[in-house]
Amino acid sequence: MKVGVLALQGDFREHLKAVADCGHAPVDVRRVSELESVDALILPGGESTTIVHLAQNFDLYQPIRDSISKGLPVYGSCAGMILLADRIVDGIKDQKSFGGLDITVRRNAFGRQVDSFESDLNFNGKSLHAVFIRAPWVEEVGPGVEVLSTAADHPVAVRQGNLLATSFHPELTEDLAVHRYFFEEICKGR
Ligand SMILES: NC(=O)CC[C@H](N)C(=O)O
Repeated sequence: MKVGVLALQGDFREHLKAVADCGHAPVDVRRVSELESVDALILPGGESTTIVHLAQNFDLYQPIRDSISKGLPVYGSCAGMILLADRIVDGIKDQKSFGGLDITVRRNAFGRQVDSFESDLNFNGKSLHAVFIRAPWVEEVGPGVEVLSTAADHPVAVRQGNLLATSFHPELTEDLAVHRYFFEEICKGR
């Protein structure tokens, strides 16, 4: 599979490596032609407001929204989760996202940068070491959303149709379970 990683800001290099480590072909996505060439897309961790801003400047904002609604499999980690959420609380005024996931996320829900932490959690029935950096959590989920992990009594990994999102950063650890879940459970057959 050709797997794109939105490469405007954030930790896209780590996701590109995880894609390659899973045996797929990684593609840096900065143009519409690159977006159109991929079978799946990853939105990295970083700063959600900056990523939306840059996506608008690179004329990728509407094309990404259209790809999501046409069923492109998309996985977002941390800022990427915020970018997939239909509703954001504690964001900047009128903060935009690409949307598609019927969830409300709270930005910086676990606290400030200094409150970043690591924790072992259950992801889809298996133990996983998770890194949270100024992470959001999910405050509300719509009826079509499946919760795959929780931390501090809030969903931190969710899935709906072609979309997967985690509050944490599996691209920063060696464990490829979340990437593999995305490729095997969501991308396969689409
Ligand atoms: N590690 C991250 O991706 C942090 C997300 C960042 N706090 C935001 O709101 O966009």
